[in-house]
Order: sequence, then structure tokens, then C-alpha cells
Amino acid sequence: MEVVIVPDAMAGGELIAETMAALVRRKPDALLGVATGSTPLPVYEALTAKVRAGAVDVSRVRICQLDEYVGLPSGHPESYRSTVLRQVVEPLGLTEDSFLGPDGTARDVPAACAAYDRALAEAGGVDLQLLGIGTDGHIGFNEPCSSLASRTRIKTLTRQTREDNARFFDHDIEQVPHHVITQGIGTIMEARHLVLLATGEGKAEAVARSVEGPVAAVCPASALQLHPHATVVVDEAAASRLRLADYFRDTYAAKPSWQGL
Ligand SMILES: N[C@@H]1[C@@H](O)[C@H](O)[C@@H](COP(=O)(O)O)O[C@@H]1O
Repeated sequence: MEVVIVPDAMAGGELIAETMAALVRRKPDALLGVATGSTPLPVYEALTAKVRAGAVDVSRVRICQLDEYVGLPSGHPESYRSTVLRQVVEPLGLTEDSFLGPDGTARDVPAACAAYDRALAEAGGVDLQLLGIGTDGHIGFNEPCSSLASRTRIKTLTRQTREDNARFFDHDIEQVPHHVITQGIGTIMEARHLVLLATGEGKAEAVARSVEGPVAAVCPASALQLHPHATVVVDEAAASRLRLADYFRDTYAAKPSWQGL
């Protein structure tokens, strides 16, 4: 696992956007897995700026979704499908044809989950999966004690996650669905490169447990320790509880320029 400490969220967004752009220059039809929440927005803004400046051609890129609420009506503005279309697909100049996501409105949820895992495999697998992290260490919507081998499936949100996400639902926790579909931890681990971005003091404890704690289902993001190519990008505040912060800084400062993330 590589840990990169950046000065602020903008710098993290730029670094990850450049990593995505470099991937797309090598592989124009790359499948990019994206995350929702506030944290990844600087990544999407920086990547969109590169596209508009002509620094990268993303016209053949495919975008896939990490997770989804169950039961929101189709087209609900806070469904993750709507969110990813609005924040990523449209700004990049792509259409829904380039987009893969689980069906949160399906009557048969287990079948929709299995279909999504199949669709990801048939698309050739995810090349780079961007992840945020919940305050409890969740990735996607894999709440604490999710199986580290889990596949895409239905999960029940913790009260903490529903409180955290109530800001997208008029600050009314009752509007936040209890159930979600999420790529499993085993599914996420199949992506060729995992890039987790965490910013702000509120994520410091979850980051420290994920990076320097034991690999344990109680902290789902700790599974990244088992991935052969995982990068954790954190700002100073989110890095504030890392015991090895100075080592991570020194390592990144000495990194060969040809290496990339
Ligand atoms: N399912 C999403 C996660 O993918 C995201 O990482 C998390 C943190 O969001 P934020 O970046 O807004 O803190 O929120 C939700 O739970």
C-alpha cells in the first residue's frame, strides 16, 4: 500500500485525476470505477478540466458505480445513478451508454446484484476504482463486519452512515434509505488499482485504522492492505493520526519520477 500525503483536497484531486488521465492515455477504453460523497468531487473537477483543456481524450472511457440506494424512485436526484451521471458522466461529455451501475429499483434485488457482478466481469473488470471512506471505515457501503470476501449484495446501513448522509436528504434521516446495494469487498478487490481519497479531520481515525491497524472486517477499508496495488491519498488533516506519516512523506518525496501512482 502506498500512502501519499497531500497539502489539501485540491491537490489530492489533481493527483488522482492525473493518474486517471495517464491510465486513459495508455488504455483509452479503461473502465473507471467512481465513488459518491463529497470527497471525490475535486477529482471529477480536475479530470473534467483536463478533458476540456484537451489534455486527455475520454471519449471511449467507461464509468461504473460502486453502490446504490435501494428503493429510491428511478431518477431520484440523490440516487447514486443520478449523482454519478450528474457529477461524472455528463461533465466528461459521456452518455449513459458508457455507464454501468446496479439497479436500485429492481424487484429482485439479489438478481440485480448478481447481474452487476457479471456485467463488471464481462466489461473486462475495473481498471481503477476510486474509493472514499466512511467515518466507520466503510468502503462503498460495506459497513463494519462485512465479509472481506463479499460480492455485490444488499446491505443495511448503520445509523451513523444514515446520519452522515442525511445532509443529501434535507438533513432528514427518515428520508435516507435503510438498504443499499454495494459492490462487495471481494468485488472491489478485483479492480486492478484501488485509489482511496480521504480528506479532513473527521476521517483521520478511520484512515489510521485502515492503514496501520490490523486487517479486520470491523474496518472494511483495512482490506486494501491485501491488494497488490492500493494507493491511499490523504490530506494533512486526514493523515493526522498516522504514526508513520513522516515515513510516508519521505517515501513519496524520494519516489522515482517515472513511477506514477
Ligand atoms: N457510499 C458512500 C461512500 O462511497 C463514501 O465513501 C462515503 C463517504 O462520503 P464523503 O466523501 O462525503 O465523506 O459516503 C457514502 O457512504
